[in-house]
Amino acid sequence: MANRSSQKILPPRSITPTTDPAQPAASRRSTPRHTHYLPLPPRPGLAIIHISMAAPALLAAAALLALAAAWLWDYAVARHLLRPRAVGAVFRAQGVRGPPYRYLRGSNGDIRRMRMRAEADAAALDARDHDYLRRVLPHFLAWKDKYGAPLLHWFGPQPRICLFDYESVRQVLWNKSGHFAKTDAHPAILALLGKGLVLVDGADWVRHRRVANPAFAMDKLKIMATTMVTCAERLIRECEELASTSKSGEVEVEFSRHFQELTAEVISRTAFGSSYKEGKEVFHTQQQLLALALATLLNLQLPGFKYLPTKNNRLKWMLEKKMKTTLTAIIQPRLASKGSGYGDDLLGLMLEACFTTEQGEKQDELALTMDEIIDECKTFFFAGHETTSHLLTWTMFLLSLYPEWQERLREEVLRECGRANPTADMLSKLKEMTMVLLETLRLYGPVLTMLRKPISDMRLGSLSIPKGTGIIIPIPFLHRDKEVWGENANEFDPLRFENGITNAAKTPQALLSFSIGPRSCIGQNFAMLEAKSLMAMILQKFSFTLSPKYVHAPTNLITLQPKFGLPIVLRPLDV
Ligand code: HEM
Repeated sequence: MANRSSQKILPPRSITPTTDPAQPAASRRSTPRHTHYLPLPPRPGLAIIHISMAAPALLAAAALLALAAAWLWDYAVARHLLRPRAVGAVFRAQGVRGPPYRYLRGSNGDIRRMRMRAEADAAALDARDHDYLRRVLPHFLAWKDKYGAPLLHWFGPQPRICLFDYESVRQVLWNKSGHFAKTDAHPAILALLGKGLVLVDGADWVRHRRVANPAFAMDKLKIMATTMVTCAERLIRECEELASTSKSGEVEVEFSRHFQELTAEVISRTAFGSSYKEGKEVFHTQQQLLALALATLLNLQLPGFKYLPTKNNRLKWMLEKKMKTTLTAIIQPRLASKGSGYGDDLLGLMLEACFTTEQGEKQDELALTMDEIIDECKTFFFAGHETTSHLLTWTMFLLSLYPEWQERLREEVLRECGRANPTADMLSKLKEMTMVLLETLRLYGPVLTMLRKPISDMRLGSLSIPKGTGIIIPIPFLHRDKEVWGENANEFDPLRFENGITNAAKTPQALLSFSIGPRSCIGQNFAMLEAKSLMAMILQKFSFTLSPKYVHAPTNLITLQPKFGLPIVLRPLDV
């Protein structure tokens, strides 16, 4: 270092003598001139000038080097090596085991491989086989068999403990102190949902939930039921027109795509009222973001990577920007129309709760920023249509498979609603329909897992969980627990809900499809109302069976979906 700095501050040749008196004259002539500089001390005055010019650069370089070393230590050694080892030891000491930690990737590579193999091996199940865990969550199934429960695995360097017992799950979901927070969302999920109600925590969550709650009150939902019925009418009409072109009167329709479009239409209209066309643009953008999330979710997450202009990142930024522009264009005119009210759709009701009290005053403590309102719209939009469309798809699948239940529901619908379009009051009387929907949610609930992380070291029963460990709740496993649901846990039996949700299993609140506790789904009544109105209208008009083309391959695409869609053969009832 000293040598290098003295080289740098050497004076220019014209100033410094170029001869070494110790060398013979002959060699002095042939020696390149620069070799003579080294032994000569610089002139003191000049050295001071050069040192003062070079020192900041040197210091900055040294600081950068130190920073890089510290980062490397923290990232490559502490975070990815020492901490996983230490946390692994804490769990091992408590008898909790799991797959080995793999440097940088954790268990992600194993999960990806096992899921790909499962998809390939078990291309299709028998349609009456509702035990699809080996296809959908094969890693948990294999590891639970091998290592027992609870189970430790790794999402990159983050330890994740998978809970399979209701007692622990209830403690996590019912915790009101906020000690079990949402995990930091993957950038792709954040782009999709925004930092809305699903992902916020603490005081922010309280504020967001207070603003959103009034929009989901039953009296408001009843008004929205009319919109749901109007959207459903369009689908029914399309099916009737198709059937009228067929000689036999039968027609095959791929329902999962139709339900996706229908639920997008319903949420566009119920959330954004007259701006529903722009709302549907949000749907298309979210579909692209969803595809991106699926492709990147298990990839290695290098720090800072999300800021690099890679192909995927640029696409993500472009889609995010597009969604923001669309939503801003919907929200801003509403804010401007304050004098005439914000409107009675989800957005209007949210803005109302956000900005005015019953006395019409502005309430600052509840106000959301423009970005927060945008994120809340993204959340409602995605959470509101993606899940409900799969609930409809799986209900249609199960009713096709169990014609006795299809007939029972049809009788109930005709009894309570006749042939007229159903109203919210009529729908609330459909008890057997509710039982079928709940059983569908138990066996084919669209949400497969929930995630939390303790914000400090916590105890769950006898298990001590270090701060920051991810806690994963694999819903379909719990819904197939024979000790809780009985020996027929893998079978379709809506009668288990005959005496309500609470009495459906040995453990109260065993149905986790909408979650339980303070963070349970705000849109569950909305989803049930939508599902009931559409199923009632289909049952009024058609009988239906599974098409021979149907392949039973439930798959995990963030939500549970039929991999090859749901082709259904429809027969108009009055043919
Ligand atoms: C069948 C349909 C639906 C299912 C199965 C479902 C499921 C769930 C589940 C399991 C959660 C808890 C997630 C967690 O804690 O990690 C949740 C939360 C949520 N859902 Fe739903 N949902 C459905 C429909 C809807 C609808 C229609 C909306 C809105 C229009 C909606 C909006 C939300 C929101 C905002 C949250 C976050 C609530 C909070 O944390 O306070 N969901 N949903």
